Amino acid sequence: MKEFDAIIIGTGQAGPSLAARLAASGMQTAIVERDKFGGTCVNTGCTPTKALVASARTAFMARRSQDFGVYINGQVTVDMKSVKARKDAIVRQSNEGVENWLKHTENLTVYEGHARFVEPYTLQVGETLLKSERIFINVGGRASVPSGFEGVSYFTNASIMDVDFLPEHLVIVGGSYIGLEFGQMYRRFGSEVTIIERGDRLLRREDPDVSEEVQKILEAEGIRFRLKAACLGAKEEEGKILVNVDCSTGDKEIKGSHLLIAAGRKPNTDDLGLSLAGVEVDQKGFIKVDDKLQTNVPGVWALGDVNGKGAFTHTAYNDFEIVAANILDQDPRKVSDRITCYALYIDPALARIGLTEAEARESGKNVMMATRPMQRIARAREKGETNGFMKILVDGDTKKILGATILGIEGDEIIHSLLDMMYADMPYTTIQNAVHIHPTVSELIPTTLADLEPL
Ligand SMILES: Cc1cc2nc3c(=O)[nH]c(=O)nc-3n(C[C@H](O)[C@H](O)[C@H](O)COP(=O)(O)OP(=O)(O)OC[C@H]3O[C@@H](n4cnc5c(N)ncnc54)[C@H](O)[C@@H]3O)c2cc1C
Ligand SMILES: NC(=O)c1ccc[n+]([C@@H]2O[C@H](COP(=O)([O-])OP(=O)(O)OC[C@H]3O[C@@H](n4cnc5c(N)ncnc54)[C@H](O)[C@@H]3O)[C@@H](O)[C@H]2O)c1
Repeated sequence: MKEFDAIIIGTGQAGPSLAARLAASGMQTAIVERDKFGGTCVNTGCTPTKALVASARTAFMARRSQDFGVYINGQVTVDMKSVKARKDAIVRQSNEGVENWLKHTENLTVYEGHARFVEPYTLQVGETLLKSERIFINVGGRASVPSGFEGVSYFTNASIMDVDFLPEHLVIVGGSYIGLEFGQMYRRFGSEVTIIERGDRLLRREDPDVSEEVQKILEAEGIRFRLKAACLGAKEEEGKILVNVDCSTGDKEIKGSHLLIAAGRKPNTDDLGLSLAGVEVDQKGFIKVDDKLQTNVPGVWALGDVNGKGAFTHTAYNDFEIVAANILDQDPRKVSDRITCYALYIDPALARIGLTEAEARESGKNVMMATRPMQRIARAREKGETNGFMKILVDGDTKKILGATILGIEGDEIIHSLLDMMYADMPYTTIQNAVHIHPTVSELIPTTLADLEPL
């Protein structure tokens, strides 16, 4: 039995930074990882997908070069082995960076293996028992695969990372974040792509106008969608995948060369022995936490995707900041201070902060809204990137910004000017009166705000 002042399970987006802070404060700390250092974001999530998205965009822009008066002699081809090698090199930097950092931090012991509670405050990793009065769970999640796919080969976001060839026809189950990013990427690499979504529109958490515009952009690139089509399962026949869908219109069978399942994620809590520790989970397996990320068991916290309070790298990292602030800095930071923000990395990016239009309508507030198509933004026209629109929602009484969507070129960067206004708790008139640089997309935010009208 080894005793520590603190133990962290998982080296995702919260664990390593927390381990380093606790160790620096003089606590004897242990961190346990069963797989790759850096977790989902570094190895099978954000980092590799955004590296692949960059390759896909380069191919797309090369094919569009004539729009800009640039002629490439010969065909534009994509070498998937080189694409993968570039992605792997970027991932390796981060993965090795996390491993080296943790293994060379004073007061920190790294265990490689699967951690499981055997009783409250005691974990087993291989043959070793680890005990502590402070345990931080940062175990993340994994792809959830519906039943019906047994006996058929398919990719998830993790296994598709090994692909170094071009699938002839990639069929994707799930028309949301993961499905759309991979769908556009593979289409741009040169695959045929069909996306099957059981809902009646893509991205069900977004406003309908956003779903519609995203679908339009992706269809223009040749992606086929099957909406209102629940995928029931698949089988393999003569080297092809036959996907069986429940739908009222269209074929009930879709034939492809490869299958990607992007049908949601589930928390890694089923193999953690949580019941032996008395830690409560909700119906979906997410660990229940309070506003400071404490579980129902004193001295046990849950951070990152596993607590169901966020599903992004920045929310997991913010969880680290909240726990560290409360434990080490006597600073009462809390989850409810966080403003929703994220981006979907199709091209152009879909960036979102605060309330959607639908949520704003339901809020009962005196909501005002302004929209502007990217076509009416000079910088977007100059760049030849006029897909999408922006939409800003404000509270007509307090003049505070309630939410915004930017589906457009560099939207993921530009939206931070509005997000920071929200954090500063300033009225929209502050940004409306600000002078922005010309020519940028951001300079049209004050102009757009001048068009605010009641919902
Ligand atoms: C394809 C894809 C693309 C994404 N793109 C983005 C993006 O662009 N931007 C964004 O913000 N977010 C993105 N995300 C989400 C982001 O990756 C996650 O929100 C983030 O990684 C969550 O971090 P975490 O710390 O909660 O857990 P994870 O990063 O999942 O880390 C958990 C770690 O715990 C380890 N572990 C689990 N159980 C045990 C155990 N019992 N013992 C020991 N170790 C254990 C795992 O091996 C893993 O290393 C993406 C996700 C996917 C799947
Ligand atoms: N850019 C980013 O930040 C980013 C990128 C990718 C993933 N992520 C994270 O990963 C999480 C999971 O993403 P996701 O896209 O896998 O999940 P999701 O839960 O957002 O969407 C799953 C989709 O699959 C559909 N679906 C499920 N079963 C189906 C079936 N049998 N047939 C047809 N459709 C089916 C659902 O209707 C839904 O639209 C996100 O919540 C996000 O936090 C983030």
